[in-house]
Amino acid sequence: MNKDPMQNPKFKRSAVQPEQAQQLIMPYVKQLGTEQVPLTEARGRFLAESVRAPHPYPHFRRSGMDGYALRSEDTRGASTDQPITFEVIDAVPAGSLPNVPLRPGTAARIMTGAKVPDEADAVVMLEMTEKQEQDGRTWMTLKREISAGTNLTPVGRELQAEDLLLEAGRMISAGETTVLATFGYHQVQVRRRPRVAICSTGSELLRVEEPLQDGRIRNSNTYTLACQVQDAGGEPYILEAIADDLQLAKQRVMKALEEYDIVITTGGVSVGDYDIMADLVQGGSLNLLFNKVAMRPGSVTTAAVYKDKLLFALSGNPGACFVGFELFARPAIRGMLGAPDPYLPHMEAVLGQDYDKINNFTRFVRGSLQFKEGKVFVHPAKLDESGVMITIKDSEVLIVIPPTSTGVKAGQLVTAIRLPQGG
Ligand SMILES: Nc1nc2c(c(=O)[nH]1)N[C@H]1C(S)=C(S)[C@@H](COP(=O)(O)OP(=O)(O)OC[C@H]3O[C@@H](n4cnc5c(N)ncnc54)[C@H](O)[C@@H]3O)O[C@H]1N2
Ligand code: MOO
Ligand SMILES: [Mg+2]
Repeated sequence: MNKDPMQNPKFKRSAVQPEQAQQLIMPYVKQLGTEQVPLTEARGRFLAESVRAPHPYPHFRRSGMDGYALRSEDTRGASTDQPITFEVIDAVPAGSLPNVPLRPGTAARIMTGAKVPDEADAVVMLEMTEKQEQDGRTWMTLKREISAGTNLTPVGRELQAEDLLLEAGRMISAGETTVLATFGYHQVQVRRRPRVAICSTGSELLRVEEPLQDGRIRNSNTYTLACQVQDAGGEPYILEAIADDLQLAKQRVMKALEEYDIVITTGGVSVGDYDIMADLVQGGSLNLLFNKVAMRPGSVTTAAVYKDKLLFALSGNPGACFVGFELFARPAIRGMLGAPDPYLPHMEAVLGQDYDKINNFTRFVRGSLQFKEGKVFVHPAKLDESGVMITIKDSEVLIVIPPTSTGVKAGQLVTAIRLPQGG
C-alpha cells in the first residue's frame, strides 16, 4: 500500500475516448463455439453458419386460387356472347397430385396450394365459372379469356436451389424461423451464448428480498445487468454480491474469470477508500485496457483482460452502470455471437429541448423518442445524473452530447443511439 494515497495508481488515470475504449475491447472478442438447438428454441439465437436453399421454392407449380386448372389457349375467344365449356375430368385438393393428363378442352378442379397439372398453364377462379352436371359428368363454362400464368406460382418464384437463405451471424426471429421451417431445418446450428457472470460489489448492498435498512440500498444493478445480458443474447449468471473487501473480491472475480466467458462487476471503480475494483484491476494477472473513459455517465468505467477473458468493471451508479454495459459489454457479447455489427444502431435526430449542461466529456444522455411531422425528435430525461435510476426505464435512446461549453439548443441535430427494447 502506498503511504501517500495520491501515489496509488487508481488516481493516475488517463481517459480514452468512448470509441477508443470500444476498439480496445474488440481484439479480445472471439466468436464462441456452436451448438444445435431445435427450431422451437432458436428464437433470439445467432446462426453459426450460412443456410442455403436445398430446393427451389415453391418446388412445384402451385395454384394461387380455388378454381379450375386449364390450358389458356383453350379459352381463346371466350366471352359473354360466346362462353366456352370445359369438361372437368379431375380434382386436385392441396397435398394431392393430378390423376390424369389434361386433354385440350378439359379442366381440373383445383384448390389453393395444390399442384397444377403439367398440361395446364393457368387457373381460373371459381367465381368466374358456372358448373353443370349431366349424366355423371361435370362441365364448367367460362365467359372470358384467361392468359397464361394466371393464378399459377411457378417453380422457384421465391428462391432457386442453392440460393443463400440466411447469412451466418443473423439473429433468428419470426422471419428467419419461417425460412428455416419452410426448408426443413428443424435443428439449427447456432452460436453458444456467452456465459456472463454478474457480480455487484459494495458493503451497502442488501439483497432485493431483504427489508430496507438505514444507510443501505438494495442491489438493483445486478438485476438490471442480468436483463441487459439477456437482451444482448448472453446467459446471465448472478453471483453473490461482494462486500468491499479487496482479498475477497480478488478471489471471487478471478474464480469467475476462470469459469465464465465474461465477468461484469459494478461498483468500487472510483477513487474512494473502499473502491476495491479500482485496486483489483491494477497489476497482478490482469491486463488493464482502460480505467477512465472521456464520457458521462461512467467516466470511471474500467475494462481488463485475464488470459483471454474480458472483465468489465462498471460504475456502481445505476445510470453509469446501465450506459457502460450498452456501450462496452453489449458489443462484446454480440461479437462473441458472431453478429456482423455488434454495436447499437444510431441515428440523427432533432433535440426536442435545450440541454444546458456543459461538459469536457461526451455525454450519453438517457432520452425518449418522438416521431412528429415526419421527423425524429429526442427528449433528454429530466433527471439524468449517474446516480439516478428512475429514468432508466423510460430511455429509448442515449442522446450523444459532444463536449460543449455552451450546451446544445433545441432544434439542433444530434446523434441518438437506439437502446434495445427487450422482448
Ligand atoms: N472523489 C471522487 N469521487 C467520485 C468520483 C471522482 O472522480 N472522484 N467519481 C464519481 C463518479 S462520476 C461515479 S460514476 C462514482 C463511481 O462510483 P463507483 O463505481 O466507485 O461505485 P460505488 O462507489 O461502489 O457506488 C456508487 C453509487 O452507486 C451505488 N451502487 C453501487 N452498487 C450498486 C448496486 N449494485 N445497485 C444499486 N446501486 C449501487 C452506491 O451505493 C453508490 O451510491 O463515483 C463518484 N465519486
Ligand atoms: O463516471 Mo460517473 O460520470 O457519473 O458515472
Ligand atoms: Mg465508489
